Amino acid sequence: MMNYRSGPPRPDDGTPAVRARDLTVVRGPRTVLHSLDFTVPHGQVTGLLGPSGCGKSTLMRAVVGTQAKVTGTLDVLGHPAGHPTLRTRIGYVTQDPSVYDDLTVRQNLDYFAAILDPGRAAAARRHENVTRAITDVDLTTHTDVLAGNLSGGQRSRVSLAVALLGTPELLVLDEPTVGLDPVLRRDLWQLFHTLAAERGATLLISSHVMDEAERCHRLLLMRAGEILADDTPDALRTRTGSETVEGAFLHLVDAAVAASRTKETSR
Ligand SMILES: Nc1ncnc2c1ncn2[C@@H]1O[C@H](COP(=O)(O)OP(=O)(O)OP(=O)(O)O)[C@@H](O)[C@H]1O
Repeated sequence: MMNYRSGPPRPDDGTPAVRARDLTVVRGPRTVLHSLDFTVPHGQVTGLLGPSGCGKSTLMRAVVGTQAKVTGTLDVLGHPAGHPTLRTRIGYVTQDPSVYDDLTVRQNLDYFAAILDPGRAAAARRHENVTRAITDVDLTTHTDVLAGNLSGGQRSRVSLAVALLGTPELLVLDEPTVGLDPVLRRDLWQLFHTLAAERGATLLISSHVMDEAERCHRLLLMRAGEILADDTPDALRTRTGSETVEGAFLHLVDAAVAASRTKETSR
């Protein structure tokens, strides 16, 4: 079992980085998030776990402010989600890497760095930030390789490096380890914990791989547009009498199914 220390003391007053109350999202004809209440604490790694289609990406899009038809209250770093001042404070990596195939790794990062921090006076700082981001994601040996010639996992790491450029306070990462080999997955999880512990970043990371849950400080377990649990891995295992988070998740799913059956039969 891994035990991670959470980040350094934060200047905040205990207000969570993200606070959702009655968060509801409608996509097309369907309500895909059903009146969710949850928080994401500062300076920690929070995992958003659940099966494919349960609403993880939709929830993340709501947090970063790119999702339409969101109702309820959703506060992010002290502002309503989508507030313009949040743009430079949040790093968001989608499931599809957003990189230019005809540019090298460094050129991709130089391009995004110039948008974030423009002007000739910032050139040295940009260079430093780009080099740091490339090192963070372990792509120093591929700096001059065209993104189009990288593997899927390497391209996702370029996307992650772009998100790290502005040293964001909140990183929202949608399945960042999908398709990566075990060594890279381990290294990336170490990076996530370093970002939380040493830079005080808050990370919200989705995954449908339950063993990744064990690597998080806190977990939001989702199923069918609902939050089944918002707790630490230890508390979840203890509460459900399970040895693994996967066992705890299955226990909670069974309990939720049984509760909805009881509700239906008593109607
Ligand atoms: N444009 C749309 N219209 C209607 N329903 C949609 C639309 N887009 C997504 N959905 C539905 O919303 C639900 C949540 O989708 P979402 O992409 O958030 O799930 P997810 O948990 O991130 O899945 P995955 O792990 O496969 O990426 C899914 O059941 C999906 O079918």
